[in-house]
Amino acid sequence: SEESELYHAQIHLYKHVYNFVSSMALKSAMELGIADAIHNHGKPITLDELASTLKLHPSKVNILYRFLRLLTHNGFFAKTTLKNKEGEEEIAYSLTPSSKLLVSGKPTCLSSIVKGALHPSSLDMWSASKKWFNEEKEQTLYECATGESFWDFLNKDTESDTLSMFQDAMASDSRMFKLALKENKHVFEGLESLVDVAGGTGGVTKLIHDAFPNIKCTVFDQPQVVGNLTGNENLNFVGGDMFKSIPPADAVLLKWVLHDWNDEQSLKILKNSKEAISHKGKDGKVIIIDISIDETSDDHGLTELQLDYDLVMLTMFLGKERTKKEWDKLIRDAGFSSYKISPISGFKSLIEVYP
Ligand SMILES: Oc1ccc2c(c1)OC[C@]1(O)c3cc4c(cc3O[C@H]21)OCO4
Repeated sequence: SEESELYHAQIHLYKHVYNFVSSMALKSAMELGIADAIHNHGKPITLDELASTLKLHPSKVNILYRFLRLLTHNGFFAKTTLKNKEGEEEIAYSLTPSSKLLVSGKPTCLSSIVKGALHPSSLDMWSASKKWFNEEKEQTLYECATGESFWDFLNKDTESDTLSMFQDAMASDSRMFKLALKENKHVFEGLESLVDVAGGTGGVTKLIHDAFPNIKCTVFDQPQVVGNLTGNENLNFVGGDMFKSIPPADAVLLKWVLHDWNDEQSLKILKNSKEAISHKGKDGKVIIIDISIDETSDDHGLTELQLDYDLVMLTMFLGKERTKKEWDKLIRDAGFSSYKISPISGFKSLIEVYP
């Protein structure tokens, strides 16, 4: 009926208005260390036990319950019932696969990307969106809101040290790459050298180096990022500008890099990458790990995440997430002859590009 369509539309609209509440509740759970408290408890934990482990004031117990109710509804915690000493039933909470990603100290811990991505620097800029849409200047929403690029903001050596927060976030995502590496050994077999472009503090490179100790790995990033990092005989850090030139290697790795940059900048990076592997003739390759939007996918949630990332890249970097067609055009425009796209660990793809 017309009324039910109206009410469903209202629920759909309000749900999206208040999506931020779910994000903020998740951020609070990460900040409070709820996942660690449950993990360290070793078994389902009651509300009172959790509140005292978190050292919350007694007046906050019911607030904690309300947060847990929403987070449980959203699949971050699971509710079970325990019999207490008096034989009464008590509700207890346990972890789910999603909240296990918030347990600190594990290689799968993604808390730092939750912290980084929900940092005010990513949120406050949205208050300038109307101004951004109505100005002629081509700049990111972030620049429109703050007057400086997000990269300049990250590289400012302030006490809040957002650069290390950003790098911790990238490193946490890279640790998940360890699983993907197992499934994609063939991509790295036979390589004698590899340069990890915009490799930051070397999270990924170290994983590749551990799995393939004979590959001479280079972490290439801005001087202020790699400046004081030291490697070993087969893992070294080189500072430079990927828009100028990339150190030569059999393979160039671009993990979560090209989506930060527009087509013109990405083309430049790919052309410099092609130059870096040119000594290897047909045996060289560029390995891109990034989102490839599959518009035919019926996984609504996955596509929504990919489109969310597209707007995050647009508003913060004037970057973009690319569809298969867009990857095809970019790779061909950069002068490569062929490529192969395969899905890798969750929402990204691995694109092997050949000269
Ligand atoms: O190439 C990438 C890959 C992921 C991310 C990037 C850029 O920036 C946006 C983001 O949401 C983000 C923003 C951040 C952050 C981490 C972080 O992770 C997310 O730490 C501070 O601000």
